[in-house]
Amino acid sequence: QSYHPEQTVYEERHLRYISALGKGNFGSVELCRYDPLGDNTGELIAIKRLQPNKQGNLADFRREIETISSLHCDFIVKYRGVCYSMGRCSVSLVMEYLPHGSLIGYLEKRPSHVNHRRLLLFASQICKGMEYLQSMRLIHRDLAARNVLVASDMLVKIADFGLTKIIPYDKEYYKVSQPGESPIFWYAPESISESKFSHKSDVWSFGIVLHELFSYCELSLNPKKLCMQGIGSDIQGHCTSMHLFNILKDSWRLPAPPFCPPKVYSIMMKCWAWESEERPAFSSLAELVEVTLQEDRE
Ligand SMILES: CCc1cc(O)ccc1-c1ccc2c(C(=O)Nc3ccc(C)nc3)n[nH]c2c1
Repeated sequence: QSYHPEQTVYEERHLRYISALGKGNFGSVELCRYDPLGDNTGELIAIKRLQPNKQGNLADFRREIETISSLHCDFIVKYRGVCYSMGRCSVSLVMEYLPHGSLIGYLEKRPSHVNHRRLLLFASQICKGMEYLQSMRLIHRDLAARNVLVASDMLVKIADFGLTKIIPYDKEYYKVSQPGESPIFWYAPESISESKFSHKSDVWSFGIVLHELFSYCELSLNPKKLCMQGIGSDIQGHCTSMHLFNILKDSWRLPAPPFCPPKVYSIMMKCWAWESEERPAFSSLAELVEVTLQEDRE
């Protein structure tokens, strides 16, 4: 452990590029070794480069960095610092490197010991991380298994706060102007139809993550595929979000994953209540999951 574990400024010249990580949802994230001694003993870090040309991004990026540097929770990926590369007059975000990657890759490989108890442990850790975000008046807006990283066989952490927004003090929700390319299959109905996001829309997304967990992130059971089946393939890709909103309004929900305990499916269904007020808060969700975990022990 280096003398400055919470080092906040990394010098570009000591960064050794190793490989590209999590293309897509994390923007362009690289695995690097920060090796000031030049003897390969430096720490591994995950670094997210900002596309220097898009100016608007710079403000958003600075806000992302500001938000993340204020988060201190065992179930949220740790901020390490920033790296200014003068040559490219751009700033990069440095985060702790989690060696097992996202839940998707980890569960697909399904180490044999990942049983329902372990899935419930991960679910309760995600709940606690989200409870912490809520206490900071933050909504994640992109909670999905692809954005949950595995630190060890016993610990997962919430990642990618690129879309995270701070709820204004006088409001219970955040309305985005440009929905952009949105992961609608993880969205609550009010997020699909009105781009309204709140802690309760994060709760809906948590229900989807619980479904992904108990589906072991199998591609054939992924939310997008199951929703498209629910909608029916006769729409030729016209306005998928409207069709998704309508079947949800008609009480269609993702089917229970194979071998999913009824108690776990009932927790998912609570997260998928049409009215956001009827969805449980993350604090009570954490208890619900703990109770189910205890019962699983008996
Ligand atoms: C810096 C981008 C970012 C921004 C933010 O706001 C929050 C978290 C992250 C982030 C994103 C990805 C990772 C990773 C990883 O992707 N690890 C891995 C390990 C192994 C494999 C196969 N794949 C992958 N580790 N720490 C990470 C932090």
